[in-house]
Amino acid sequence: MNNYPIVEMDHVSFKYEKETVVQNVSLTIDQGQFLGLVGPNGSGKSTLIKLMLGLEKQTKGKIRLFGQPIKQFKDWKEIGFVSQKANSFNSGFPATVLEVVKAGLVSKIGTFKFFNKKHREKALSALKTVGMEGYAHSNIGDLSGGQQQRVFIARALVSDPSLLILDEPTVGVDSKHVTEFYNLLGRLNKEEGITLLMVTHDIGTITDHATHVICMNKTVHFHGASEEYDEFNEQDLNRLYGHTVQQLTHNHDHHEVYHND
Ligand SMILES: Nc1ncnc2c1ncn2[C@@H]1O[C@H](COP(=O)(O)OP(=O)(O)OP(=O)(O)O)[C@@H](O)[C@H]1O
Repeated sequence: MNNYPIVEMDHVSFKYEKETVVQNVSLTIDQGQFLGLVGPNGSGKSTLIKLMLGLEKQTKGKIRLFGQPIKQFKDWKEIGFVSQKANSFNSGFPATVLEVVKAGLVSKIGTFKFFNKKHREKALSALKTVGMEGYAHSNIGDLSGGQQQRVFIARALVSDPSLLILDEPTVGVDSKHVTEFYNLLGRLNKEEGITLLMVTHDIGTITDHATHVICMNKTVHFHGASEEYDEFNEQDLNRLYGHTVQQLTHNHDHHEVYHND
């Protein structure tokens, strides 16, 4: 792709009917970044992503993707998306892991074209990238939440996107496997050069993984490097989250404690 920023938002606002849920957001996502998008429940994170994906149209402001106004942007295979509800296949769902991953190629080859050997290899290679090649012929519903999540990432990777957007990808991942999961994302970012934007509620650990953090509550309250976010003090977070957030640091592990008072 070109050297333009991947996403540029310029004074973007959005309302569902009457209520403004995204207000005057200006931000830039540059190639190679791993961004964590944090904010309280209902603060507009998913809506901001829908705006970037062209699934909702901003009521004010401008959005550019890879340097092009979003209205003219056509190269959607450059953007992979793993949604919040991705890992919800029940056991018995009649699809193999390989079939689920190949479905990610539909935007590339068109709905009514057939998959060929090259597509199969591409899907297997994406499964290898996420460490799931041994499960290609397993039934998707028989996998754990964390394994399914890896498969959904593989599905988003088959079209070789430059940007991968993940909406709360650690939901449903067993806590024992969360670190492993973050390591996978780190590898995609550093070794595969994929820019990552990840919505998370994990405000304590995000800076261990992300290079940059965006903290929003309708509008952007912080956007900067992870090191700066660590200095974004407790009072700022309390103000944003509307309740007390204590960040406790034990060695390198951070834990959040919420008091609803
Ligand atoms: N389709 C919709 N129609 C009307 N209001 C909506 C719709 N989707 C979301 N909202 C409202 O917009 C606001 C922002 O929602 P959004 O899902 O973007 O927040 P979020 O930060 O992603 O929340 P969470 O962390 O809980 O997932 C909320 O008040 C929500 O109730």
